[in-house]
Amino acid sequence: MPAATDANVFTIGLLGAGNVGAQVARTLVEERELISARVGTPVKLIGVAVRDPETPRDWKIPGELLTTDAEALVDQADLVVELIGGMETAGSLIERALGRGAAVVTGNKALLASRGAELQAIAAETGAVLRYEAAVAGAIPILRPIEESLSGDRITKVMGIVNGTTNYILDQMDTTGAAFADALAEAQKLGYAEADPTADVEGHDAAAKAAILGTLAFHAPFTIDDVYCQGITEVTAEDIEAAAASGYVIKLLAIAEKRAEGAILRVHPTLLPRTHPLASVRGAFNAVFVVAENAGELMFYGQGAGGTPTSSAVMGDLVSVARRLRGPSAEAPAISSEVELPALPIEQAETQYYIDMEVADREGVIAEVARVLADHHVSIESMRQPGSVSVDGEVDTDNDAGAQVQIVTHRARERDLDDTVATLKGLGVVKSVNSVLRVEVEQ
Ligand SMILES: NC(=O)c1ccc[n+]([C@@H]2O[C@H](COP(=O)([O-])OP(=O)(O)OC[C@H]3O[C@@H](n4cnc5c(N)ncnc54)[C@H](O)[C@@H]3O)[C@@H](O)[C@H]2O)c1
Ligand SMILES: N[C@@H](CCO)C(=O)O
Ligand code: NA
Repeated sequence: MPAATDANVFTIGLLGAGNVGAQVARTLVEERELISARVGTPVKLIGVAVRDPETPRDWKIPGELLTTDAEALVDQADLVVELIGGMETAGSLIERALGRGAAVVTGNKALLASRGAELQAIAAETGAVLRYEAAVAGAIPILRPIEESLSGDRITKVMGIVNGTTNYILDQMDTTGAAFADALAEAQKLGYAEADPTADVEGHDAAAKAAILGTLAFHAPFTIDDVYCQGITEVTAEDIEAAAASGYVIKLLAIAEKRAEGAILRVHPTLLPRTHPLASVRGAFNAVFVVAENAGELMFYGQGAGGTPTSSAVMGDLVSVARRLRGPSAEAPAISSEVELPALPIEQAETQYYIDMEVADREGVIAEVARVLADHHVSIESMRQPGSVSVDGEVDTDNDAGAQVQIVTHRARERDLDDTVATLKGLGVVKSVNSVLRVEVEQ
């Protein structure tokens, strides 16, 4: 582990290099310049504490950064990123870091949901900062919106799909009829599951997140012991089938609701109408609904698990904390000029297009239209001919009447599409181009 010498450098010590930790190490090494620019001061990863330096990892960490002495690393870094997980070791290392005033960023919901208030108290005593956006709904920014963006409102309810593993399992069972065990094995392989997946399938992981969400949303400290918890192990293929037959989908929901006399925190499998926005959350994706008195309903959606997505939330906390402690100002610059990036004209946009036109209803017309598109490098994804419609609205097969043609193109350049439409309008067989609309399919 190299020593940090330059006092201007903001130093990071990383504990744990598993699914999430390895991706944080990669970003800190490969994107060091970008991260330093975002903070406004040089940032340096000074060490990665692991149990065994020889273990192969998702990203090969430079050997000189690896150490088995987590405590020494904690004692040296300005900011400690804890991604070991679990209660004992992680808890005492975080305590040690906060105790000496170092900032801590963690994804450890189990720890936060049982000892959150105690750790915050240590931080308050030493003036240290503790952030944990990765702990709830992985990559989705949800804690900061609750704590900051909604701090001028009253939150009344939070309801979410906050466990990727169980959503993946239930979704696979619902859509492919997969067996529980196979779907769980796949979720583990993809890095969604906790080290012990019992925490996922028994609902404990979601319950920890419910406690954290309730605490921040309602400004009152809750722990995992305050959360009613029922997992998905009792959900059968028959339940899923029966729910589907009645227009429902089964989701594991974490719910925190405020009542006049207190708060109810609960995690359980829930039947949701298929029309509900949370019902469309597929695979390992998460989504969190927040209801606030003035804001009304809000929904946050994204990847709730997996090493790379979760590392984004860790890095966001890291940059935000480092900026606060070392940046040129407490806040990010209102308008950043970090990158020179011109605004391009619309002609350079690329998307799919829907074209509705009226053409002469005779042989060869479609081929002629298709040729115009091909000549302009616009390819056709689908074409519909709803039927020839006469002026009185009756379907008319008379060859002299116009025929409606609706085309959806593949991705094309706006410039090529403009030229295509101009040429189509000038074509003898095209009576009119009625609509041109853009289609966004790709993410
Ligand atoms: N994987 C996800 O999708 C995800 C999402 C959100 C939050 N989290 C949280 O992030 C944390 C890490 O999750 P993960 O999926 O990367 O777990 P992981 O099990 O893949 O990684 C943990 C790593 O820490 C190492 N470790 C254990 N004890 C250690 C010690 N004393 N010193 C050094 N290293 C030690 C382990 O060998 C392992 O490599 C957990 O708190 C988890 O709940 C994970
Ligand atoms: N095991 C958790 C990781 C994210 O917290 C999940 O499946 O959602
Ligand atoms: Na998050």
